[in-house]
Amino acid sequence: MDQYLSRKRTRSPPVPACADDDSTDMKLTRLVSLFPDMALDALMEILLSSGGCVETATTTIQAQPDVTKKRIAPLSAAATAIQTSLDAHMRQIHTDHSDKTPKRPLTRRGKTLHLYSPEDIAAHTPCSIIHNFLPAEQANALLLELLDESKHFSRYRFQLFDRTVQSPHSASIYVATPEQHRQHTSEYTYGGSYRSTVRQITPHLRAVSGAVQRAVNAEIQRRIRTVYPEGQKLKYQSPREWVPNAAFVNCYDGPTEAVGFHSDELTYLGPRAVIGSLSLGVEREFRVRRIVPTDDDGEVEEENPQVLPEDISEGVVAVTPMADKASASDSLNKQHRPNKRHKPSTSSLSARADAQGQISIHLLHNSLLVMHAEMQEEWKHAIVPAQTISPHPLAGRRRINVTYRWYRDSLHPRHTPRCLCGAHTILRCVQRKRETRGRYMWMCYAGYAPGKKGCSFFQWADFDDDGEPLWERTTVDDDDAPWLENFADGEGQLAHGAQPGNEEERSI
Ligand SMILES: O=C(O)CCC(=O)C(=O)O
Ligand SMILES: [Fe+2]
Repeated sequence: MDQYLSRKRTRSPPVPACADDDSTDMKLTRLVSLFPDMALDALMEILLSSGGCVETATTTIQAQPDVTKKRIAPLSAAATAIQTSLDAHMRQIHTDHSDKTPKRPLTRRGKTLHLYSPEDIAAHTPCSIIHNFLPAEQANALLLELLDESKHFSRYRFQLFDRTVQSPHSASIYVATPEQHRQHTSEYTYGGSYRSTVRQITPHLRAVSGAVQRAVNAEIQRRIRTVYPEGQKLKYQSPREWVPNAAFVNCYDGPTEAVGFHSDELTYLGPRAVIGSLSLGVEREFRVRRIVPTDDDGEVEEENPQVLPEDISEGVVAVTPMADKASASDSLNKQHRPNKRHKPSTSSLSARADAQGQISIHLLHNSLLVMHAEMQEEWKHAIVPAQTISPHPLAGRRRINVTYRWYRDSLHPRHTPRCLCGAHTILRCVQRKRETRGRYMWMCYAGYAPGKKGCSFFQWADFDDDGEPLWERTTVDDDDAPWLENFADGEGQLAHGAQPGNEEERSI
């Protein structure tokens, strides 16, 4: 905690003190996370006498020679949406991946538990967080660079039943070289489409990637040591060093821009992917919720990895063409059912969505969130629309997010299966259906591209314990084509400012 406070004091961006319009609950929650041993009513009193300013209240408390050490009063029913340090719970409740199963869930149906301290986040979610990650000047320089870049970003378009919809925020993919740019617009597909908004890595993005790489690898090792059973990496998790070679940069302009609940596409990341996610600008809420298994016949998902506000994405489901006893060798699976999508009632989805409640992590400017290896298979995440935001001095209403990713060479699109339409398939994990939960599959996703119909292609995907695909390596013509390059290596060949243009989104 001391470390958190002192780093925060020295490195925070120049946010005008007391200028935020957070609710009192939120301010109180921040104070509780900073001073977990103080009584709630004492904190409230100090907050009020500090004119509602968290910074002033913090200084006042720190100046007290002997902080009152009363037990925290139980939160009132009206305050169920706030929850801070969980030290008291942690004596009774253990994390998922230990041999000790939680005795009772921390979250409850329909409730959102707000976590602030890195310790609580690591203990109760599949993520870890580092606040004040970069030196303040470097974070600000990256933010300014990406705000400028964001004028080139686009909104993804995809098919939702009979409508073509757009993601409610804009984004671009960043890669290291012109050759990778070519590949990313003509070989890699995302949610059934080629992406046209692919850009060359910028100087600050590249400069920061080394620090991200070191921090993410350290967090992975810490997670393995402290959380995973017997201190071993998870099955299918790569034992190799995590090396970022692609990044998605997202821009959320204003409180209503968002990303609906989703899991990230695993196609090029492989099983048990780890993602380093850097937040800049306006603070927003990142929600996570555990995927609840079902005995339903189909694998029902609020599925589309594209980005939708919650109210829409909750309605997106795919019934995947699951074949109960299919094996990886069923390359054209004879047992699959037609690839159909249907729209379930909103009430059934929200009931399921909230079966275990949600956890909210507040992503402050200059925080690095690591989504660990259990995240994409077992949890869903979202950036929820905000009622209000506190403007950031450099970014105004905008939030920039960079997700650094490690694309595996072995999952380059030249190797991944093609479907009956000739399109690249996507890799997904069965998340809900109890019997096959945790199994991976390749499937056609072309039906999500506007104006295209998908086919019913489905094939189980098998991996070795380190997450490398188990398939017969076929000779391919372009085997000598360059692989994705680590961001931290080399300078690329395209001068910054000479970005390829943004063509219209192309679909397959
Ligand atoms: O903006 C964020 O923090 C999350 C973005 C995200 O989930 C994604 O790009 O897949
Ligand atoms: Fe995501």
